[in-house]
Parts: sequence; structure tokens; C-alpha cells
Amino acid sequence: MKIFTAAQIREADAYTISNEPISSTSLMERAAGRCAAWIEDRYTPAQPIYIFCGKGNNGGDGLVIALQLLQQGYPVTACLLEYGSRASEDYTIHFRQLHQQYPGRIREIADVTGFPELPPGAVIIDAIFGTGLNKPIEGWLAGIVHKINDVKRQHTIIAVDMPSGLMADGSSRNMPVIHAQYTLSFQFYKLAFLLPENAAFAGQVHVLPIGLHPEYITQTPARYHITDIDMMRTIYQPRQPFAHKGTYGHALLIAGSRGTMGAAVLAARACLRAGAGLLTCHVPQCGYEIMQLGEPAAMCSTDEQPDFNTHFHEQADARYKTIGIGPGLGTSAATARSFEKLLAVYKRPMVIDADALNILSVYPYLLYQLPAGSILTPHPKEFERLFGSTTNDFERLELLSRQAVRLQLYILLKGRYTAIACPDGAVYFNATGNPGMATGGSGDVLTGILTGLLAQDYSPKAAILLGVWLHGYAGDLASAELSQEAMTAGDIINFMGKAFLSCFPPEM
Ligand SMILES: NC(=O)C1=CN([C@@H]2O[C@H](COP(=O)(O)OP(=O)(O)OC[C@H]3O[C@@H](n4cnc5c(N)ncnc54)[C@H](OP(=O)(O)O)[C@@H]3O)[C@@H](O)[C@H]2O)[C@H](O)CC1
Ligand SMILES: [K+]
Repeated sequence: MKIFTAAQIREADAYTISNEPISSTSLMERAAGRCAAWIEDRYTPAQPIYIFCGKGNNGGDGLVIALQLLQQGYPVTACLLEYGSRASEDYTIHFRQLHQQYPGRIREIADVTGFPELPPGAVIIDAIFGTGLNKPIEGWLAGIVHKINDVKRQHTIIAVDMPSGLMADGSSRNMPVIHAQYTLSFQFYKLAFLLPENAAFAGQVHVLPIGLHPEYITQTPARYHITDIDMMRTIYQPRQPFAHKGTYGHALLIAGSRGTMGAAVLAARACLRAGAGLLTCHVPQCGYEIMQLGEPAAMCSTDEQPDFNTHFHEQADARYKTIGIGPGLGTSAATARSFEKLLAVYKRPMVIDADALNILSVYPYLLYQLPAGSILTPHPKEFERLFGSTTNDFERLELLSRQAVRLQLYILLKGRYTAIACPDGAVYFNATGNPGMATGGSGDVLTGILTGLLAQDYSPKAAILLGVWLHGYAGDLASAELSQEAMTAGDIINFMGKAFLSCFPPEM
């Protein structure tokens, strides 16, 4: 699904109005009607509802929601914020209707002392600002935002299109923003919802289709996307009936050192569960029995060194479809030397994680020797060590994308919505996963999955989109059965089978 900027959303709006065609008033009624229906599905008409409206079209949506809920018998109070700006045309049209039909339900608020006493159980609808916000909320309006946030534990707050105060495409650091439990976003996600610095604001996002013109949506290029199951179904390749283990590639995993062999075992198991035909693990001598017992289906090659890997470059030949390197590897100088030699001889896209990334941040010239199309999988700290720090998440996203283009690599930045930056400048946010996956070993599992998919001849882009999706999906299945607290990285591997079956049912 494409993620459009606020300016593109305005264009989509205008395109729909002239090409469907539909009046802008009717489009607002359609959009706000979806919000009203969403609220009616979840709350009974016994529920007092307070709708805070600004004077633009977001406020107009609030007025339409008020009208529709009042018609359904909900006790609605429309709190209209009077801050001097000129009201939009569609706001004015719906204000007149509300004023004619339900004059007693309107309350004008002109300063913070006008903030109403909220009865227990009241639901707050935030329709103050949406995509038209172009500066921080200030003065007494900011006071209203704080008043609403002060009662967020006692009252459910539902934001219309966006939490007010949040910029759609830029940082809102240190600005007053509504803390919503739910955001009912029209037709698309906004980029701002997906970045960690805004974690407190949008709550659970529900994207409500409002019938914006499909032609505009298909024809307009977007830089940012969010992954979905339909995309995965175009990527996934079912296994062929005459397949043998050679069909699905031989992967080499270079991982482990004394004390961190668990990382190597997790990555190996995940690689095989992702479907690799064959797997060889290169481990230090201390890891031989651990790996053979930990994953009997993997073959094992042992290093000259007892405690860490120093001679893996001698292993890396054309037999291997791909290489995954990094989990539990260690960062000794001898390991780094072997990594450099490996890059001189092995030219296919590989997966680079954990200590292999840390080696790259100590010897950054090696970044230029990575095979084009390789996949880097940093978490935010590793990313910062590799590419430097930024002042906010939007800048970091820019930096991420710039580096992927410059180095012609796929770089994924791990997070609630893992961001996958591609060499052509596109960025995909992954939609699956949960906080239960913020646990040791989860990244090693991802490295294994990506290596396993590359071994099967998925292109790097296909492997990364599908791999990150499946990793999160398996994590979601694990947390549903075991809880976010009790699930471990090994459980993500255990649920890979169910993730495949449920995303790609065999009869499809
Ligand atoms: N997506 C769609 O197709 C539809 C969206 N709808 C809704 O429309 C809003 C966007 O409406 P818009 O009127 O463009 O913007 P807002 O309501 O967010 O803001 C209104 C004006 O407020 C001014 N502004 C901006 N920032 C501030 C601020 N910090 N303090 C005070 N005032 C501010 C600004 O006007 P200026 O003249 O002052 O520049 C804004 O223009 C969208 O979010 C949806 O809710 C439609 O209902 C249907 C289709
Ligand atoms: K809003």
C-alpha cells in the first residue's frame, strides 16, 4: 500500500472531486460517515461523545460525525474551537446544518477555561487539525490539547484522520500533539504514524477507505509503502512438484563464537525453516557439537580457531547460493581480516548482521566492497554506529534511504515498523510484528530467514520483503498463543510453519 504525502493526499482529494465526480461536501460526508459508522460499531448510544472541532476540513469532518451520531441518538456535544481563523467552506455548510438541527448540542470554546467538564465514560473525538496542519499548535489551543491529553487515562480519545498537532511528513518533536488511542486515517497511512518518535500519538491506526479515485492511486508514484498480505502473495513462490534439495539452494552461515553459539543455532534453524535446501554453518571449534546437536539438519564446517571464526573466507566458494554472516560472530581483528578476504572472493548478495555490521562500522571502507544487492540488517544502535546520528526520525529515514542508494544495498532498520530501504530509493515499512519480538535472538532469527530465502533464488528485494513479513507474522502467531512476555526468539522459528500456511494456504 502506498503512503502519500499530505500534498499528494490533497491532490487525490481534488482528483476524486473532479473525476468521480463528487462534490467536496459529499466527499467529506462519505469520509466522516465512515468514522461515524466505526464509532457506532463500537459504542452504544448511551455513551456521551465530545467532538472537538477546528475550523478547517478536519473540523468539518467532526461536524458531520456529530450530525450522524446525533441522528442515531448518541448524546453528542460538539465543542467548536473559536480561534479566529476563517472556517473552510465545507465546515461552514455542516455548521449551518448542525446549528439548524441541534443548536443545543453546540458549545463554542474561545479559551482554555471553556474546556468542558467531561462525564465519566465520555469518548473524545479529536477533529481539530488533520493533514492541513502547517505549524505547531500554540497558545490556548495548545492548552486544549494538553487538557485532552491530561484525561487520556479516563477517556478514550479517537483522532479523525490524524492526531491533531502531528505533522504528516515531518518531525513534530517537542510540539503539542493529541495522544489518541485510535486514529481513523482516511484511505492511507501517514508516514508520521510509522516512526518511533511518534509512538505515543496515533495509537491503534485503522485505515478507512473513503473511495479516493483508484486512477490517482495507481498512477501516482510514492516513495514510501507499507507491506500487506496482497504484496506477499505476489512475491511468494510455491515449491515445485519435482523439486529436490538442490533446487532450493545451499546457504553458508558464518556465525558464533565462544559464549554466543546460541545466536548461530537460532540463525541456522530459522534458515532451514525458511526453506533453504541445504545449509552449512561455519563455526569455531568450540561450536562444533553445539551446532551438530542444535540443528542436526545443518552441516558444519569448523574454523582453525577454537573460540572464534578467522578462516571462513577459505570456505566461501561458488557452491553457496548466498552467505549469512554476523550472529554471535565477534569482532576480533582476525575475524575482520577474514571478512575482508571473503568480500574479495564472494560476489553474490549476502545478509550482513550483528557483529559483521559492527566490523563494517570499524572498517567503513568495507561497505564499498559488499556485493551489490546485499542486505544489511541494523537495529537503531548499529545503524548509528554505521552511518552516524540524526536529530529526528525523519532525518534518520532520509539518511537510511540515501545510504541504500549510494551503496546499492538493501538496508533494513529494525523497529515496530521495520523500514526497508532499497537501492532505487523506495522505502517499505513492514506491518507485522509486536513488542514481544524485542527479545534476544530475534535478529538472529531474521538473518536466518533472509539467508534461507536468498538461497532459494528469491531476489534480494523479494527475500527482504517476504522475510521481514514472515518473521513478524510468526512473531504475531507466537505472541497470540504464548503472550508477548513469554515468547522467545526460538518461538518465532517454531511458528514459521504456521506463518507460511496461514499467509499462503496450500490450495491457493
Ligand atoms: N483525505 C481526503 O481526501 C479528505 C480529507 N478530509 C479532511 O480534511 C482534512 C484536511 O483539511 P484542511 O482544511 O486542509 O486542514 P486542517 O483541517 O487540518 O487545518 C485547517 C487549517 O488550519 C490552519 N492551520 C494549520 N496549522 C495550524 C495551527 N497550528 N494553528 C492554527 N491554524 C492552523 C491552516 O490554515 P492557514 O490558513 O492558517 O494556513 C489549515 O489549512 C483531512 O485531515 C481530513 O480530515 C475531507 O473531509 C474529505 C476528504
Ligand atoms: K484530528
